[in-house]
Amino acid sequence: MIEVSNLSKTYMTHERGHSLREITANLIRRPMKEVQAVKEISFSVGQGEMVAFLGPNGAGKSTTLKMLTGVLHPTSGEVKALGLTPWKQRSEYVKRIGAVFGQKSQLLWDIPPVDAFYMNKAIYGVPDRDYIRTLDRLTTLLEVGDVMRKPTRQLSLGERMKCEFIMAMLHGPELVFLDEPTIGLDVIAKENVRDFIRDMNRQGVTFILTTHDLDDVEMLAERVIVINQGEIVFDDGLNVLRGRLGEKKAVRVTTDIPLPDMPMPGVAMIKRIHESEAELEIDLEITPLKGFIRYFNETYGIRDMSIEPLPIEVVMKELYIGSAKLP
Ligand SMILES: Nc1ncnc2c1ncn2[C@@H]1O[C@H](COP(=O)(O)OP(=O)(O)OP(=O)(O)O)[C@@H](O)[C@H]1O
Repeated sequence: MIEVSNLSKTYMTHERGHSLREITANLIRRPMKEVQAVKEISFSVGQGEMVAFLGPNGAGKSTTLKMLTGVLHPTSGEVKALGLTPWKQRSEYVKRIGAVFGQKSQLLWDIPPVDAFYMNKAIYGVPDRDYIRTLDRLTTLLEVGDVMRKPTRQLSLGERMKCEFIMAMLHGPELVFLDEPTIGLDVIAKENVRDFIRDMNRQGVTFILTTHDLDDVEMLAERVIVINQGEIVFDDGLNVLRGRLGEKKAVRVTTDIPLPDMPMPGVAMIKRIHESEAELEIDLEITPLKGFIRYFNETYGIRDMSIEPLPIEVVMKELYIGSAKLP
């Protein structure tokens, strides 16, 4: 379905000076600087797979997705997706793929989504029966029957995201790229969108997903590709990744007395919010939850507490600092 070989992208940008002398010199001659955003990455994705493509800010995710969707030419390397080279056979390719990019709207600002849907129907030549059936199903599932008749500019982020999703799916794509697909959605809509993605996936649609929402990853993806500084540092099952990191939880706690920076063994401070409120990371192999709660209550007095899976950023951070003991 997707075959990526030695794919690289180097951007050329103008170097910016910091000191007054550099800035003045740059007015006359601005030196160019190379940014190696993606460095010789290779991977393949089979038909019907659901892959999470993760990494920190600036890792090269968007650059890779742009090359996979065909909007950006690589500096070197190859991509074959659906038997096509995305940036060379773009018009043929876009008919068969779908994309939801949280930051970039496919809807038109002053026009109700339903009109944009109809426009897409015409562009992609979707038969009336298929169009009505899919639209019906999606609007019911995502509860946007009324919403899609208002101008896009009047919609909330969540309402707009639901419509973006419908827009991307109406022409029955075989391969779908999702960038933060559940951002801004309420709990029920998130579940509905995830159900729909799973359902489409069961029907054979392949998904590549980037997200910072660990629940998206856990509930949708079986395989995770992690990119860091333009290189793939992990490509395996999510359970393998979690297994390598050990059992950890994120805890937000408010206590009666101030918390020290190192409150107890096996517990690390992720973020201090106030002197007696913090986000912590517990290594359950060192400190079981029961022991943590007992010690914290006796020592600091627990006023409020929430326990969550480790945020994806923390999992990723651990991966980069080497504690994940990667091969
Ligand atoms: N048009 C551009 N010109 C120059 N450099 C760029 C350009 N686009 C991206 N970069 C640089 O390439 C690197 C990879 O950026 P990219 O947007 O692919 O990262 P990302 O993983 O998507 O990050 P984020 O999670 O912040 O969106 C970064 O160092 C970025 O500054």
